[in-house]
Amino acid sequence: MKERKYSGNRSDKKQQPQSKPSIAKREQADEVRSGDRIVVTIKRLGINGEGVGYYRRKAVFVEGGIPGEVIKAEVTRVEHKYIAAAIREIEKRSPHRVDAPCPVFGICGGCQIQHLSYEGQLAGKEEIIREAFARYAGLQEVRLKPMLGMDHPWGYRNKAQLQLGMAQEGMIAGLYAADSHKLIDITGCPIQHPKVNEVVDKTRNVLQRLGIPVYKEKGNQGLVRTIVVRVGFQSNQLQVTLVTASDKLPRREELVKELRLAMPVLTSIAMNVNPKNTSLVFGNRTEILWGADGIQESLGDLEFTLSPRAFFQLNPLQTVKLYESVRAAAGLTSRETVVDAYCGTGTIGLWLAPYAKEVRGIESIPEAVEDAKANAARNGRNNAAFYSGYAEELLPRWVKSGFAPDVIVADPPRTGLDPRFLEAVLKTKPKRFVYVSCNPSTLAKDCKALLDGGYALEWVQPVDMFPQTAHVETVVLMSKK
Ligand SMILES: C[S@@+](CC[C@H](N)C(=O)[O-])C[C@H]1O[C@@H](n2cnc3c(N)ncnc32)[C@H](O)[C@@H]1O
Repeated sequence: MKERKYSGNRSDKKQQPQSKPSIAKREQADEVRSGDRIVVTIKRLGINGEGVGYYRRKAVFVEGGIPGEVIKAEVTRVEHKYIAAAIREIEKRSPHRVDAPCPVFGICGGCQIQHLSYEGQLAGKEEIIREAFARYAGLQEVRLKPMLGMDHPWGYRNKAQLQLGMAQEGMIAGLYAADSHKLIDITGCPIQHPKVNEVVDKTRNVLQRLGIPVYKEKGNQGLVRTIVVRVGFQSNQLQVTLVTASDKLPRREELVKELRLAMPVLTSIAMNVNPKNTSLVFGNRTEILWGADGIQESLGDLEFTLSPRAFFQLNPLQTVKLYESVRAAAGLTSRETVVDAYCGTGTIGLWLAPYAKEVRGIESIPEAVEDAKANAARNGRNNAAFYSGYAEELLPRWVKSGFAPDVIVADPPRTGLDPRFLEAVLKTKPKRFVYVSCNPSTLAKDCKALLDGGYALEWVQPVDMFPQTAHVETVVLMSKK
């Protein structure tokens, strides 16, 4: 098995190498090289959850390092702008260092900061945001509200999407280790809803018992690639979807019968056929093998039917807090016209619609737009319309034809806002601009463009959507000066 990364589970002493380290008293020496030992004080968390310190003014990234710790580290890579180093001994240990509860923490790549107390995680993420605004927007001070965390930061994910593979112990369902093609069994994942874990486990057992083959990329053999399980937090409904390489599913009736017998709680059993070798999990064709087309889920008073491929936020409890922050930022009085840019299946727009005169959503994936329209109809949000297209093309076109929204909400992917979109925003100048971001760096850069364009930054509200991971989600309110 691949060597575990430093997880906080092991004693620091065990980390010490046998031979005496050449702790670099190289302050005077010219250069740091791979293999050197250096002492680093960790100042903050980096965007991938690593500890960041400095050695002779150069940033040092130490995986597993925690702010406040003093670490003897071995240099593993030296780049022009940074040094990567691995923990060899912790000289001063943070009181926030805890034992990571997951046995595959540091191997599976899903969580990056389980070795940090939850309090430490929230503080570390807030610091990432402060640092981004200072660095990319030139703001040394921002009105950063305390991060909205979870009371119980475990078992929050409503969906598992696990690759199937064969190992010595039999069939396993898991994730590939970071930067590797080794499949790590993650049955019992502590950030997954317990029912999702149970369904993954039992589905895998049934497949194994019936001898239904796992797909192997090599030689293009076998059948089942991925198990996808989703739970409705409010409805308790459960759906299992088998993603297969072909539609020739052997022992189909027996399989359905066995799955239902093993899990009477199931609401829906589906098969999605993906014959292509792509990084996309789902293929185009989905067949319901038994039960309902989708599961029911709700957010506040909004109700949704989630078909196997439909996008839905992964942490429903925190999504409500996120959307309420967006609503607070939008400051609606039912007279406003609102744009929900990068709207996905329209959930933010639908959340705001009862408080606005009109909502227009823009989304580049046509199926998501269809889902948004269906969600609007189902929930009687008659003042919300959704448009398929690129935000950087549609908004400029609308603005050119005289459309002037009062509020624009944007929730772009990690890459941030397209300059053409920003230009259209600055042309139409809505009273409020609400930015929902999953990447503090692009967020701060885009906010800088808005600051330069005549906006003031009112406040920043982080929401912890993915505890135990380095993911940082933020809502920012900018208002026209
Ligand atoms: C972070 S998600 C937003 C999800 C949604 N607001 C929600 O809360 O569920 C970003 C969305 O932007 C869409 N997208 C990516 N590039 C886009 C573009 N240039 N124009 C419009 N939508 C885009 C993606 O398909 C994705 O649905």
